[in-house]
Amino acid sequence: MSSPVYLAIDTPHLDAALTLAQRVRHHVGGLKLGLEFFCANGHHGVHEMAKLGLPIFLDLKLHDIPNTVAKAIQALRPLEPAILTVHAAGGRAMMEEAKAVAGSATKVIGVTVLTSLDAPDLDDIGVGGTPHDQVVRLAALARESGLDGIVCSGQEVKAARKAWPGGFFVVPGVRPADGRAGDQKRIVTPAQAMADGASILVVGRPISQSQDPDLAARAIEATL
Ligand SMILES: O=C(O)c1cc(=O)[nH]c(=O)n1[C@@H]1O[C@H](COP(=O)(O)O)[C@@H](O)[C@H]1O
Repeated sequence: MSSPVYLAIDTPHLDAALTLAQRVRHHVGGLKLGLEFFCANGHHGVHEMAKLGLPIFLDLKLHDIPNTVAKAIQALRPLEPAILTVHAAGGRAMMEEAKAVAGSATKVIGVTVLTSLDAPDLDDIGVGGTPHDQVVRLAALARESGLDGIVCSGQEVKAARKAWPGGFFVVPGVRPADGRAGDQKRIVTPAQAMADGASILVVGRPISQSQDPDLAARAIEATL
C-alpha cells in the first residue's frame, strides 16, 4: 500500500522541487504543490512534477465568487490533479460550482480552519467559537455542497470523521514528537492523525528541511 504522506513542495524553484521529490519518492504517497510553487512555475511546473509518477495534490486554496472559482478550475482541468483545494468559507454555491466543473478524477477538498490559526486568531477575524466548532460546521457545509472531503488539523479529524464516515480527510500541520511547530498552532503527530481518521497527511518542513529528507520520510512512515 502506498504511503499516506503527501510531501508539501513549498519552493518556487523547479529544480529544487524535482531534486527533493526524486530523493523521497519511494517513501511518500504523493506530491502537494502549493501557491508558492504554482505561482512560480505554473502548468509547466505541474507537468514536470507529474512525470515522477506520483499523484499530484494541487493546493491552490481557491476562494472567490462562484463564477471566478469555476472558471479557474476549468482552466486547471488539463492538469488532472488527484486533489484540488478550495476554501470552504467561500460558501455553498462556490463549493457546488467547484465540484461541478472539476474533472471526475479530481477530489475537490474544502479547507476549513487553517492549522496555523488558534481560537484568538479566529476571534480576530470575527469567527466566534473554537476551531473545533468551526471545522465541524464547515465540514457539514462542504459535505452538503458535494465536496469529497476537507482539510483540518489532527485535533478535529476524529470528530469530523465520525460525522462524515465516507469523507476524505487531509491533515497538515503534523509533527513528529520531537518536531518543531514553526508557524503551525494545532499540531498532532502523524501517527495520532492517522489513528483518528486522516485519509492522508501533508508533511513539509519535517522532511524538506531535514539533513536527510529520505531518512526523515522513512522515519515518519515507520511510525504509522
Ligand atoms: O491545505 C493545506 O495543505 C494546508 C492547510 C492548512 O490548514 N495548513 C497547512 O499547513 N497546509 C499546508 O500544509 C503544508 C504544511 O507544511 P509544514 O508545516 O512545513 O509541514 C504547507 O504546504 C501548507 O500550505
